[in-house]
Amino acid sequence: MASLIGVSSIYQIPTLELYQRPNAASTSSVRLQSLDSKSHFNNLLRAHRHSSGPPFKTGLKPTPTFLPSAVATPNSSLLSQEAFKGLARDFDQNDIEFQPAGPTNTDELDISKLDLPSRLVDSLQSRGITHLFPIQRAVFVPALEGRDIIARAKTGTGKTLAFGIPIIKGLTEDEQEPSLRRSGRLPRVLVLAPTRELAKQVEKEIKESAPYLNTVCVYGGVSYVSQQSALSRGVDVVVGTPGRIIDLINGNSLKLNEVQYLVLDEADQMLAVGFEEDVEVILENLPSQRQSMLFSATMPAWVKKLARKYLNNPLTIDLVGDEEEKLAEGIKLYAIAATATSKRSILSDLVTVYAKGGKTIVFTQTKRDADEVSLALTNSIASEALHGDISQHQRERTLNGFRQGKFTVLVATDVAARGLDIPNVDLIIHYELPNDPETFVHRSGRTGRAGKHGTAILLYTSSQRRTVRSLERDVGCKFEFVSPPAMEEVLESSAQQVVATLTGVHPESVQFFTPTAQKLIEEQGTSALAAALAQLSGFSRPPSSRSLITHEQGWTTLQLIRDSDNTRYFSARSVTGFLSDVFSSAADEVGKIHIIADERVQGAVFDLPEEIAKELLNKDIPPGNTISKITKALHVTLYWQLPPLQDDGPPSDFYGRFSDRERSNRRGSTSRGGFTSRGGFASRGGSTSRDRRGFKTSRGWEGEDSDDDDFSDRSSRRGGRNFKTGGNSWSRASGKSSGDDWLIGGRRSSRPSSSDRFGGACFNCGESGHRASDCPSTSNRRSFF
Ligand SMILES: Nc1ncnc2c1ncn2[C@@H]1O[C@H](COP(=O)(O)OP(=O)(O)OP(=O)(O)O)[C@@H](O)[C@H]1O
Repeated sequence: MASLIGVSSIYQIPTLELYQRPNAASTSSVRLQSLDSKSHFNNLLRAHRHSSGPPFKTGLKPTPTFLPSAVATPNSSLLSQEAFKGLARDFDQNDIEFQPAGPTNTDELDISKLDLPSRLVDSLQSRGITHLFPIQRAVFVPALEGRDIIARAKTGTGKTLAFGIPIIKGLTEDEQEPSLRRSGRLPRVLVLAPTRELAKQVEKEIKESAPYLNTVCVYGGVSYVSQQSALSRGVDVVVGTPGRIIDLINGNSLKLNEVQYLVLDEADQMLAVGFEEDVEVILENLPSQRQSMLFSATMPAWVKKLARKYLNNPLTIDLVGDEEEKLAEGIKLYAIAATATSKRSILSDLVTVYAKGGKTIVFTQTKRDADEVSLALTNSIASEALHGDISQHQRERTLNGFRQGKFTVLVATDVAARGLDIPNVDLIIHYELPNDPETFVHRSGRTGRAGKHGTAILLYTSSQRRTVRSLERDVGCKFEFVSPPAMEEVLESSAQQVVATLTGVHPESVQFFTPTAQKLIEEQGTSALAAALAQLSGFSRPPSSRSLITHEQGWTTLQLIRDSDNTRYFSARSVTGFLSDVFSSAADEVGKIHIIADERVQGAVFDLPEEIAKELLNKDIPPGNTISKITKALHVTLYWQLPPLQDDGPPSDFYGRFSDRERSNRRGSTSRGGFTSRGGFASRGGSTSRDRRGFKTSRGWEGEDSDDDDFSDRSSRRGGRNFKTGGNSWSRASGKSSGDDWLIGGRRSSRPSSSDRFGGACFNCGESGHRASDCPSTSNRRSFF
């Protein structure tokens, strides 16, 4: 009988009291709190074995209610809890729940006390890994017992070593056997990963933990030769993406008949990127005597089917369970309203203020947007794009450069960044809304890894406000809704970052500059140093002002208040009438106008070009009116709240639109030729690898894949295709939206024509309706950052 294990408190699993279920025949308990270290591992094992009849349950919670009480919405991650629960029922599992009991006894998680091979302990310790993380602790004993396992845990919590440590322990002990050290030996471990980056990462983690084992990583997009020769030399662990593994099997370079351990990492992503048939073909051809472990964030029907068909009475370990919050602790979430145009201008400010010089990953929906955002950012912050149209070699260089801090902002599509373990990413920016809650969790999970802190910012347009609320419900998280950083905050953060860089200046260099510095200070005092800091920060000229309504540069937001004894109706026309009377140029140039929501106040906020605003503020105005400049949204006046912003972008919100069924249907149209039946390697023949590539013919701007089978930006392609649809539909809607702006102030000179396909604004010239790559005025390029 299998069991369901849940943990409600990640990073706090230290000392466990394991009780048999209250309804079990025996109520004896095994207390692990004060075990002496030597016998610790054996006791853990014994405790688990003794439980093999009725499973354990901890005693702290009366009865675990594993089913979420909340109602799941389609595509909700809550569905996955149901699925996990359902799966447990399918396997006739009973509940086990681990709860922290009493103070942390870190000894019990100490890897030096777990009877692990000393070589493994040494290499783990040299990497700073001294104690098991909760998922590793939960998987450890059942894995050593040879149980098949289905597991999920939050992002960045150490799932790789959860299967890695027990498998390496098994392999290391077997190593005494001479036949297992011979050259040309066949792999005993197969790890399947959905993307090549994840495969490489898993391989790295295993290699660094057990450098004495031969680990080979195989994935598409690179030559077969080096992978084939590594396999022919003899190998213990093969980590790879399904497509390339099948190709290598077909080419007789990879033989799986001695595989003892199978790991399916991110199984749900196999489905998302279209590998389900390949995975099944591989599983069909593995020896039936093996141990299988499946890690998956969600349990779509296909993963459940896999588990039923290919796993043997698996133990389900769920460290997410009915915990509402699906994100790792330590990730602070902000949501910022922006328009498609203003996103572009606030992006570098967000990086400056929230990453504070650390690493940032910006997520876009399409490859093309990743390129354009990265290009635009590069004017102010070193940045590179990562997506499926970039060659494998360049991707590796990009990732290494990012890891090493050669540049600090990576702009990536979803699949590109899935599962990436880059230490110390400080900030995640969801430049566009994710398509589903899982994507949000995975994107955000690139920060706050291994117990560290991080920040994730979601940019949304006013039409996406409800989606943001749905996201909160689905993920079980809470955003803090904030305004984009005010210019003062940007300057302050820039100054701090510049000050931090000063510590890197070599003392000998400092000596050369000291006499001049002394002279400057004598002549100008601290303003000399301030000038130097401003220059270093890139603010040798004062930053241009920015609208608090649209966040566009070059605009100033003003507030007009009319005395409350004036009984005339106050409207946008009142503002333009007032401006015509005082300063006609202002009336001609006025941008957005919003009436203050508070009925007790007669007034409005509105945008004017910076210079015109300055002039207006110097004019005499009729009595009974007050005009002032607003410098900070929401904090400026007690009664004014920034009204909802009019969206000037495409309704590119595909959140929750794609059920698994839809996903596979969509994929159906581009499914791989020759793979309709599980059947086998033989049916694919030698040319299948070419066939596999053959289906990817389109290289359209929507983000269609190139030869990128394993890395597979298929979801990005999906996003791209729909983005285009969104663009089309927005083109129609935008006539209205832009028309309104145009009517109010005439600021938007170019109303998008009905033939416009792209709804956002160009990164080059700032005009809406075309992309930077289609910009008619590339020679006239201007920087927005
Ligand atoms: N016990 C440990 N102590 C310290 N660091 C650890 C431990 N286990 C894993 N790590 C480190 O934590 C980081 C995250 O681990 P890993 O990539 O396996 O997480 P994950 O759960 O697979 O994440 P994701 O779901 O995002 O793929 C890695 O850098 C890994 O080396």
